[in-house]
Amino acid sequence: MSGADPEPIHVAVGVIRQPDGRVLIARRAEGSHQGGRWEYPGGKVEAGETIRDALTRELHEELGIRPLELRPLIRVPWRYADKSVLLDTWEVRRFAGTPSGREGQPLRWVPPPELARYRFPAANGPITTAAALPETYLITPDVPGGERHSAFVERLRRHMAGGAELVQLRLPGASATAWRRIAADAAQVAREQGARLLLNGDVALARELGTGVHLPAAMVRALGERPLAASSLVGASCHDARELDQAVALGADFAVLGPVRPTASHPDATPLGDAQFQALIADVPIPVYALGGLGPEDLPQLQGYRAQGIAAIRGLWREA
Ligand SMILES: Nc1nc2c([nH]c(=O)n2[C@@H]2O[C@H](COP(=O)(O)OP(=O)(O)OP(=O)(O)O)[C@@H](O)[C@H]2O)c(=O)[nH]1
Ligand SMILES: [Mg+2]
Repeated sequence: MSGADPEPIHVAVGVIRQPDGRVLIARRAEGSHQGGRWEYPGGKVEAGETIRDALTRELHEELGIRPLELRPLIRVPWRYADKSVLLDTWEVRRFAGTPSGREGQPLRWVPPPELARYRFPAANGPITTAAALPETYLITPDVPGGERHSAFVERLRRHMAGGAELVQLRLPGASATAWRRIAADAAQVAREQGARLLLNGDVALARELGTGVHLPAAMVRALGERPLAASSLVGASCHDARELDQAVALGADFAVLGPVRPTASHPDATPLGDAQFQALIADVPIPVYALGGLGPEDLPQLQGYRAQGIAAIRGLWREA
């Protein structure tokens, strides 16, 4: 017997969204593989089909809808005891028709933060994370010299009230005292606004305040294992394939890869360029944000490469 794995079964999977952000899930028939669990609709790619063809056919067969706008979201390889699958997952942002369970399967439209409450097959973790994370990741600039901390926190509140759902607090110029104070205030504001806050590089304070943590690449290497429970977000900064592997091995929820393009804040760093960014993330089984010289206008292009979205300081932070 050869020890080599058989070719994985290629599966086209759809994260189907309403304009309000809710995501469609269906319950797998009892008796099928992973029966009784919830799934994102889709099915096996047949010989000669592209993923788009397969997803279009499956969504018609299972739900009676036709996808109109698709983008690649994440590819998750997984080995079950009885088979290996590759879940090639696409986000469906627009579709024609009204979904109905044409095979008798129950359907539900679920707000993204509630997806984690449902029991999915073991392979689905990264899909659920990708479905629940926003497409922008705001990284704060340092507090400008002379600005009061309260004014900075107020600006942060306005960003969160204006839709910044995922924010990394990064203040390389702050004293230890200022860092603690601002982090505590920012955590409070994030709770009030329903945003998720990650503290750059400070696991102990993240535990104390109940926030997430964003790990610089050197910390990912040094830690070796996930520092927070599954209920708190762990992000990881990466610059190359090795660091992406380390972030995945650590169990990070998502990675940030860059710099993709030249950026004023790191003028000495050599940008990866779009083609290399795309190649590097092609088989990374966690969501990856693109960082470096990017703003909201770049989102469609980067998402076409399978990025979760963009991370930025200047591109997303407004001084006014
Ligand atoms: N559609 C779908 N399949 C998933 C998910 N997660 C997951 O592990 N799978 C696995 O992917 C494999 C193929 O999916 P499927 O059973 O939907 O295939 P299909 O629609 O072509 O069904 P069929 O075999 O009855 O024709 C199954 O082994 C299933 O357990 C998911 O979220 N959605
Ligand atoms: Mg199916």
